Amino acid sequence: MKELEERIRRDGIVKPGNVLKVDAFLNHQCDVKLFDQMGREWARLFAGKQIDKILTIEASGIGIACVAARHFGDVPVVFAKKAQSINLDGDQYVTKVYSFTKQREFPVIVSKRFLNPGEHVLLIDDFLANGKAMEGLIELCHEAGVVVEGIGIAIEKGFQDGGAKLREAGYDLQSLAIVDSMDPETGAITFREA
Ligand SMILES: O=P(O)(O)OC[C@H]1O[C@H](OP(=O)(O)OP(=O)(O)O)[C@H](O)[C@@H]1O
Ligand SMILES: O=c1[nH]c(=O)c2nc[nH]c2[nH]1
Repeated sequence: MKELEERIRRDGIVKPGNVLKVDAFLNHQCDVKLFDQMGREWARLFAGKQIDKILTIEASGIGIACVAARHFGDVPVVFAKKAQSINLDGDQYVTKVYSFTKQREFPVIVSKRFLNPGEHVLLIDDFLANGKAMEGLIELCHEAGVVVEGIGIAIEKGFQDGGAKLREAGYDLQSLAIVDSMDPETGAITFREA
C-alpha cells in the first residue's frame, strides 16, 4: 500500500536488532486517517469473505483493528490480553507468546464468551516479525473452533520468517507493506514489490 510505504520511508526509523520504529504514526502516536485507509485496503483484499469478528492482540493491534472494523460492517473486535486480571472471569482460552519488543513471554488470553465455535475470524496486527503473536492467536482460534478467514498485517518484516511460515501453512496473509531489507547504518529501507 503506497501511502503506508511512503509514511514508513518518511517517519520510520531503522534501529539495530531488526527493529523498525514507527511510533510516530502506528503504535504509539496513531494516525487515524492512515488507519482508515489501511482498513479500506484490507476490506478490498478480503472482499467476499465472511468476517464475523476481528481478533487482535494487545497492545498495538487494538487501534488498527477497531478502525478496520468500520470497513467490515462494524463487526466486533476482540483483543487477546497479555495479563491476567480480576476483570477476566469464567473460562478462557490461554496460550503463551514471546513478545518481540518486550523480549519476554506473556500469557495470551481470550474469554471463551468472545470466540464462538463456527465463527469466521479475521486476524489483524500492526507487525509480523517471527510470527509468534499470530501463532498464539491461531492456536486460540483452533481451540475455539473458529475459522481463520485471513490475516491482515500492517507491516511485515519479510526478512524474518513469520510471513513465510504462515503462507506455507496456507493462510491468506495480506500485509500492506513488506519490508525486504532495512539498514540501521544508512536508514535505507526496501519494500517487496506488490
Ligand atoms: O511476529 P512477532 O515476532 O510475534 O512480532 C509481532 C508482534 O510484536 C509486537 O508485539 P509486542 O508484544 O512486541 O508489542 P505490543 O505490546 O506493542 O503490541 C507486535 O505488536 C506484534 O504483535
Ligand atoms: O514497533 C515495532 N517494530 C518492529 O520492528 C517490530 N517487530 C515486531 N513488533 C514490532 N514493533
